[in-house]
Amino acid sequence: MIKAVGLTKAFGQNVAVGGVGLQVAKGSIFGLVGPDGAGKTTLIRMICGLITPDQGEVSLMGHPAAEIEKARKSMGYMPQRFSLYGDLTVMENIIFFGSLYKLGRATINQRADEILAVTGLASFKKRFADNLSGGMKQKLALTCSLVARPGMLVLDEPTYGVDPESRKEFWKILYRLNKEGMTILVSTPYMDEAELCKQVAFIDKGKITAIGSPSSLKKDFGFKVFEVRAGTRDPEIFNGLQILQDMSFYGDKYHLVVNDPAAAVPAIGAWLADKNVEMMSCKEVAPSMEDVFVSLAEKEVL
Ligand SMILES: Nc1ncnc2c1ncn2[C@@H]1O[C@H](COP(=O)(O)OP(=O)(O)OP(=O)(O)O)[C@@H](O)[C@H]1O
Repeated sequence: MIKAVGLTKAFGQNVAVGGVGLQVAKGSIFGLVGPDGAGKTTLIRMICGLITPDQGEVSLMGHPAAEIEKARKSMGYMPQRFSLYGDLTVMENIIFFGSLYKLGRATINQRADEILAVTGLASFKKRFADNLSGGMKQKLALTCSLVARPGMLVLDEPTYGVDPESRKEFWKILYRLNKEGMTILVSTPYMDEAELCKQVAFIDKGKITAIGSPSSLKKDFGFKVFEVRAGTRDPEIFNGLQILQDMSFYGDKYHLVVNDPAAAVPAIGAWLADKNVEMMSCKEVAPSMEDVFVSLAEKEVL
C-alpha cells in the first residue's frame, strides 16, 4: 500500500530523514517508532505528499508521486497537532471535516453515528471540543479523519501526552478498524505501542535501524538481557562495566544488555560489591522492544 525508497529531507544542515525505505503491506498496522526528533513527522509528511523529498520516491496504493492526489482520496491523515475547532461541538467538527470531503449531510450523519459508536464519543456529540479531555480530543480527531472512510489511515503520534488508559482505548479502536480492513501507519515514541504493531520500523536520527514484526525483532536480538535490582538508583552505576553492551534504567531496576551471558551474573555481582552496593536480584529476562531499540540506536559511550 505504501512504498518509500531512499527518502531524504534536510532542513539546512540538519538531515531530518536520510535515505529511508519502507513498505507497508495492505492490512498491516505498521508502527514508525522512535524518540522525539527522530524524523517520524518529516517521514510521514513525505509519505503523505505534504512535503517534497530532496531525494527518493513514494508510491501510495500503486500511484507514483506524480499521481499522489488519486491515492489521497482513499487515505486519512491525522497530523500530530490536529486542528479541532474548540468552539464547535463534537458533531459540528465532524460535519466540518466531512464537508471538506464534499460529503452530503445525510452521509456525514450516518457515518458519524457509526464512527462515534466505535470511538466511544456517541454521548458527547453536543459537547464543545474545548471541553473534552486530552484523550477524547484525540478520539475526536480520529473520528474526523475517518469520516471519509479511508482504506488507509496515517496517524502521527496520535497518543502523545495522552494518559495510559486512554492510550489503551485508542489502540483498541485502531485494532477494530484494522480488523475491518483498514491499513494503518502510525508513529509513536512509546515502546509499549511498538509491541502492538504487526510491523515496526525503528527510526533514530533520521535513519531506520530495524524493520520487522515485534516477535522477529526480539528473536533476532543478538544479546542477552539481565534485569538487576540493586541497593542504589544511580543511573550511571554500571558505566564502565566491560560486558555491558547497553543499559536502560526503570527507576527501581536496570536492564543490562550484555555480550557475555555466562560471565554476566558474577561480573555484575563483583562490580556492585566493589562499589559497596547490594545486589538484590539479577536474572536473565526476555528482551523488550525498548532493549532492542536502545541497542540499535547510535552508540554513546557508557
Ligand atoms: N520545518 C522544519 N524546519 C527545520 N527543522 C525541522 C523542520 N521540521 C523538522 N525539523 C527538524 O528535523 C528533525 C526531525 O524532526 P521530526 O519532527 O520529523 O521528528 P519526530 O520524530 O516527529 O519528533 P517529534 O515527535 O519531536 O516531532 C528535528 O531535528 C527537527 O528539529
